[in-house]
Amino acid sequence: MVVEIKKIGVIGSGQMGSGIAHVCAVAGYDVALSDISMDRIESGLANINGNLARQVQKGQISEEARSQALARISPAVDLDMLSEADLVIESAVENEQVKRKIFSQLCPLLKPEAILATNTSSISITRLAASTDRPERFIGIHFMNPVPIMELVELVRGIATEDETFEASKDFVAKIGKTIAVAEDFPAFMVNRILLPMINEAIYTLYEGVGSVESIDTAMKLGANHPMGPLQLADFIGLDTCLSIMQVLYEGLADSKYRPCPLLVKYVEAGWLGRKTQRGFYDYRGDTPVPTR
Ligand SMILES: CC(=O)CC(=O)SCCNC(=O)CCNC(=O)[C@H](O)C(C)(C)COP(=O)(O)OP(=O)(O)OC[C@H]1O[C@@H](n2cnc3c(N)ncnc32)[C@H](O)[C@@H]1OP(=O)(O)O
Ligand SMILES: NC(=O)C1=CN([C@@H]2O[C@H](COP(=O)(O)OP(=O)(O)OC[C@H]3O[C@@H](n4cnc5c(N)ncnc54)[C@H](OP(=O)(O)O)[C@@H]3O)[C@@H](O)[C@H]2O)C=CC1
Repeated sequence: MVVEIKKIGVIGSGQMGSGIAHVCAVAGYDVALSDISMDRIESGLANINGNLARQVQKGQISEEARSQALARISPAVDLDMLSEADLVIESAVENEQVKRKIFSQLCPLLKPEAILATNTSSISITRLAASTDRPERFIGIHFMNPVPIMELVELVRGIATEDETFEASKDFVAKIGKTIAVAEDFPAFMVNRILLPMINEAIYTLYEGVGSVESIDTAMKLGANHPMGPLQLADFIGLDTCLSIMQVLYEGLADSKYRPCPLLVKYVEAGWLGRKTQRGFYDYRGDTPVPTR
């Protein structure tokens, strides 16, 4: 049965979930935005409002489009408020047990034909799908950070994902103005399979004293024309997410080259997760970011 996607549910109103809700609402979809508490949802809505205002300021959208987009996003404090969704995109923390628990609570509430997608950075789509009542209608729709700016979406089929699900997801991604790259369902897919080992290597470069936080980021910004240095980017992504991705690569591909740098582990153990906790490789609590090492 081909699903016509009109209503979207987004689970997780963090940096990615709020970005996904943002682009869906601007594209004209009604969005139910869910998280574990209302204040989490409200901070996600505030993030969306700020980014929409930025787009108005840059002349990318009109003030009317901004207010219409905001009006299309409704807070969903209970998962049953997602029951009318045609597509639900899970974007909670990069932890397989958390994702599985969400799916077990959510699936009984969904329409039989609804598509369930995950924005996971790295975890097996096939394995996550097998934990749901709808492996045929389960797919990886992997956005890039920040969602309103980055054009790419990786589409990842699990072994059981049906063609109708893939086609409906492709149409949806086109409707929100993004470009797809299709990845096979192997650890961390394509972007993160390539990018995260580079970020991990930058952390090893710091850990081994080859460079400082600032010299490493300057080297890659000016030497390789990266828009952000790798350590700045790690803080932007979230050091917990970076560590989770490296652990998935290390366990999934069984190659020591993917072992997470001990310094990354230390930062996550300290709760220094980057921008989202105001401190990672840089301290963001002042006017300008200051290296923490
Ligand atoms: C981990 C995964 O699973 C997958 C991933 O996402 S991997 C990571 C992929 N993302 C990247 O590699 C990001 C690399 N960085 C960049 O592209 C750029 O630094 C950037 C687009 C984030 C910021 O652009 P910039 O020109 O360097 O800085 P800046 O001038 O502050 O921002 C430019 C515009 O981007 C937008 N922007 C910046 N940060 C943003 C954010 N956090 N959210 C939304 N929009 C943002 C704004 O529209 C901003 O416009 P303003 O000038 O009006 O502020
Ligand atoms: N960060 C990035 O650059 C990218 C991340 N991703 C993927 O997107 C997903 C989200 O990442 P990101 O937005 O960075 O993470 P964040 O930590 O910013 O947001 C995760 C959100 O999920 C919430 N959450 C935790 N448990 C639950 C639950 N049981 N039900 C609903 N919400 C829950 C968190 O609440 P609380 O904080 O209270 O735990 C938080 O609000 C991950 O799978 C990540 O791998 C994909 C592309 C890029």
